[in-house]
Amino acid sequence: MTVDLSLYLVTDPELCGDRGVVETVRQAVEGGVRVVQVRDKTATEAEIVEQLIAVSQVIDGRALLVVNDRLDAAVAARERGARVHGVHLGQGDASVRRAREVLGPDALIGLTANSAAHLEAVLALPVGTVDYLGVGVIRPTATKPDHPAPLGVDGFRDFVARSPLPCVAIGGVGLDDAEALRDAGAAGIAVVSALCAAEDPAATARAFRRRWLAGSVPRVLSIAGSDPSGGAGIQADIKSIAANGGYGMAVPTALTAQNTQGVRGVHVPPAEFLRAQLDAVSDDIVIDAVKIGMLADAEVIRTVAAWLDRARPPIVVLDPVMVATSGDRLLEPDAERELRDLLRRATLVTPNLAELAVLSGRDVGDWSEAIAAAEDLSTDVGVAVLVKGGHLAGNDAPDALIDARHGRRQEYSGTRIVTSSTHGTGCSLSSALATLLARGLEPEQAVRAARSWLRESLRAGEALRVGRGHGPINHFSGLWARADTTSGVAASEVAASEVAASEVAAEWWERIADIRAQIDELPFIRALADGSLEREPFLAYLAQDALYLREYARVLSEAARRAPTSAEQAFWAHSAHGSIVGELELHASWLTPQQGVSAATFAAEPSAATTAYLDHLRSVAFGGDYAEIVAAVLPCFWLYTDLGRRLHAGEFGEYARDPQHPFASWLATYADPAFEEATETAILYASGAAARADAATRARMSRVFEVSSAHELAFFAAPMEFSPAG
Ligand SMILES: Nc1ncnc2c1ncn2[C@@H]1O[C@H](COP(=O)(O)OP(=O)(O)O)[C@@H](O)[C@H]1O
Ligand SMILES: Cc1ncc(COP(=O)(O)O)c(N)n1
Ligand SMILES: [Mg+2]
Repeated sequence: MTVDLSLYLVTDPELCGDRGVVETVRQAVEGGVRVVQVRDKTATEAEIVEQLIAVSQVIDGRALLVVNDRLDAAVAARERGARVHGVHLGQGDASVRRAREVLGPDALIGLTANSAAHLEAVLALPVGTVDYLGVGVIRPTATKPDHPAPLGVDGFRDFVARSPLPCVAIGGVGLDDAEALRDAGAAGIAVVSALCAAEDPAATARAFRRRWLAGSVPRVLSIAGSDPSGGAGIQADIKSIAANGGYGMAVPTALTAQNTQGVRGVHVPPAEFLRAQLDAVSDDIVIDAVKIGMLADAEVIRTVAAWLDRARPPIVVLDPVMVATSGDRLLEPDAERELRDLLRRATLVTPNLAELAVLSGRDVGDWSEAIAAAEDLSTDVGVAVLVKGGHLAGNDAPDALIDARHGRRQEYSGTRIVTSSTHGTGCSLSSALATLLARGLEPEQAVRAARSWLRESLRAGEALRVGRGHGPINHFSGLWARADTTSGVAASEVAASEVAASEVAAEWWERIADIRAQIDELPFIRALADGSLEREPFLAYLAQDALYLREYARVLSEAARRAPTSAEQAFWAHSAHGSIVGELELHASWLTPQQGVSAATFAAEPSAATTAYLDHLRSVAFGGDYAEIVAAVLPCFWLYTDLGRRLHAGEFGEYARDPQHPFASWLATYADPAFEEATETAILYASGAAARADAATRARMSRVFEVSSAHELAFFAAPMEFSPAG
């Protein structure tokens, strides 16, 4: 088995504080730590043994466990059933030869080394005695008071170049060192204080993984059925993984004879051969994430479960496929119980409504019942659940991410896309998620990014003209559209782009999390929602909005003028038109004497906030390129849609959705599906431009996006800070 040393946690009881070592390990492993070293220089042997047993339980096979120094404790803990994989020894500690003898050939044995003399000693050992070297310290650190002179990244690189064994960088390693150390040849980074003292070790571990993987391609394995028509199963998975920036691999569990109209037959190869395929991959390749789809029968499930326990992939997205879109069964009914047992080995489970009903044993008639059933399932099994609303009746296709362990629930709303090309949507979504999670995205971000990509692919499915039934989605529509015609951007250039558009969008949205939170708290928004907003500040706000929209339209026209493709040109020109219509609409229905608009409001000059915002947009339009302009205009789309949707969903109180609300008709415009659609397209074009851009342009885009968002905040804040005499 190849050992994944990429992210290595060394525990420190003091730094873990009240949370304790065991809980810290649990969270860090959830975030993607691959090796845990229990290190406690002062505990007694009996205490260490107890700690190893407890830590082994929370790791539950998802990471490797080694102990610092205490070979005897490792042996004693093993005797009591703990899964202790090995030891990490210092130069002065008990001999590594003895450790190998005692723990056996499969144990993981590490040795601290940082000098030429240490390297000599390693070279003198029989091959197979030591598996890796812990090399450091990299920077001065307080967690090892007697540490040698720091190597720095350069010293580390020199050491790696001469080392016959994989080297894990240790000692004072922070988030900002991850990429440099990887480039210097590290097999992994060992982290002590940055994880032990972290407020949220899972999120911090994901951040480390994100940095570690930056610029590299995650290796993602699909274990699923084959669909020869290419729309579902492993074929869809490989395309989805590639479209989302991963290297795809596939082990088929079953062959189906299927097309867009239905499944004609299923052939399940011997389980023994399934095992051989799985082992062939994991014996050679470090796997960053696994997606599991069709499992056919109970024996397949048992074989995959046993392999998961051996290979311990850090991320497992399980799509509990039972019935195809066409209605054909893809799992023997008697295997449903076994499938339920497999769930607890997953990071994320993605049932559709019917599958959720079977797995939770509850009726799932409508969306609220689906959410309740998903809460149940997540509590029961202890994993995150993404419940998918693709099969709901009506105009919406929502999904919800529920993690009962953390009390998290995130709903994603979206209008249903009218298309018959829905074959393989579930397969595609789950493998996109596995890939994005492997890139280190937070689960909420990964779902947002995967959905945005899926919706784009759904829209473009029918144009592929594949089959006469439920056709496939177009996994690469975004990529191909951006490689399009007049832009002169070659497809190969696009393919070489280091970031996925969906990831850029998720990152930008995260970047302004603070601004969004502040907007939500503004007295203006609160008063608008609960109906207590006075007419005068509201109308003063609309007067500013009208002034803004007129100029905003000009900036959108500039985006249209510079657009690289005709589709983009048409979109921005259409948006400019929409902006002018919006302005005229405000004058026709709100900014009228009948509405009680005062002379002062009517004749309003741009306020300081409006002027500042417009100056910013105009300066980007004047001096920036297409990419920057579209990043600058985006917050106005995105923040309004988001706010409108949440107001409409009752997140700010029920009154905001009441038709009796004094500003109901105005509130309705922002929850308008057409506006939501436009926002999705704007996000797509802006993030697409970012994905094609070089790193410097991308950084400028991200900056102007943030600045525009800050201006949005000031624009919303202005009416309550300064109400003009009326
Ligand atoms: N017509 C549609 N428009 C928009 N999103 C859809 C549509 N159909 C399915 N989806 C989305 O596709 C994903 C797969 O959902 P679903 O169809 O419920 O699962 P499955 O394919 O496993 O049966 C979900 O994110 C769902 O919201
Ligand atoms: C081999 C195979 N696996 C899975 C599905 C489910 O497809 P969907 O993603 O539409 O639920 C399928 N039709 N065929
Ligand atoms: Mg499905």
